[in-house]
Amino acid sequence: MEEVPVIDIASSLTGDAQAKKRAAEEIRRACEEIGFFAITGHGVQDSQIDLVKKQAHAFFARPLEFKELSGQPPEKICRGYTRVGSRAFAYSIGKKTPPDLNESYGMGPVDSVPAHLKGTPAERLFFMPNYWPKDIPQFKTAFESYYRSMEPLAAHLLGLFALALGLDERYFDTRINQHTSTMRVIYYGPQEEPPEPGQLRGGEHTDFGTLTILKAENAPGGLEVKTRSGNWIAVKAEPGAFVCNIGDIMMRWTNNHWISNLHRVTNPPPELSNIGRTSVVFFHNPNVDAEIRCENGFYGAEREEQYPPEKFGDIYLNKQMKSQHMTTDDKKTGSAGV
Ligand SMILES: O=C(O)CCC(=O)C(=O)O
Ligand SMILES: [Fe+2]
Repeated sequence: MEEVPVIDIASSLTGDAQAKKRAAEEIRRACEEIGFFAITGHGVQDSQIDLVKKQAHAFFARPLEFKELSGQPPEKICRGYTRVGSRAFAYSIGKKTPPDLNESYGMGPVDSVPAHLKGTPAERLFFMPNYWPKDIPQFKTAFESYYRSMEPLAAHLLGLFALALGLDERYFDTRINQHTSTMRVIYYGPQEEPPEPGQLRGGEHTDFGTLTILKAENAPGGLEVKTRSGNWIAVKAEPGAFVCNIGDIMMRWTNNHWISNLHRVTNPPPELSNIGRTSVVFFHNPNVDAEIRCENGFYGAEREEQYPPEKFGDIYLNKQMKSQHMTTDDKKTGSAGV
């Protein structure tokens, strides 16, 4: 597959069983071959998207001192403001690059911590209260309401994933009903100086979770995905679409039959370096104690298990420890797609 397929999910959202089956089949092909697909007919209003972007732009235009008042916590998880120069996505795949040219603002679950996780390390890592900039209540409202609009969309797509895998449509429900998803608005600003060698807006990486739902602008210096034949191709989405890609957890859940694919955000050409780009990214993650194991019946039987069954929270902790270890400069972090 040398392009990202566009899938209209409108009729699958009406509950029609045949339509769900058709959409699931298209998703299965995309996830097996390229790990990316775009969706239209998803029902999320443009006004919702515009609102979050407007708040984010106004925030990013503020002085750095103001932005850093809600700076990222020491755990380097997806909360608060991350300034330009403090992340390099490619670190997460063991590649040392100059820092990525973007700034962002992240948040985690809006729902409070499930009772059984209270007082455990998982509470801090997955359910740390969100950070909000001072005196801009509209910012919090816009972010939370966008996050809320992604929750049912992600659950619907996971239902289609289950069908695509030959499972009961509700298979994932109990594994995502206390999900730990995060969201980030990323601003790739104009580039006043040429990037350093090897420096990108966003270095190559795979996302970590189950599913990423991305609202990106088709601006110069955009998203690219690496196809199985080794080509980097531009991921273009028509204005109303979301780009979706699966993350490492879904790849693991399918015993590597679905691909969590490498992607990156390139620099604009020098003559267009004054044009910024904004992305709103929802990273869907399952429950802390969801066991990630490839069930017999979908792909499990025909290929030896590539991973031992393990809980999502433990996999995440392990990955976090490794990426911290790899980080030579404590201002940089490799955690991508979270
Ligand atoms: O901005 C984009 O288009 C992609 C961002 C991305 O890949 C990520 O945040 O994981
Ligand atoms: Fe990503």
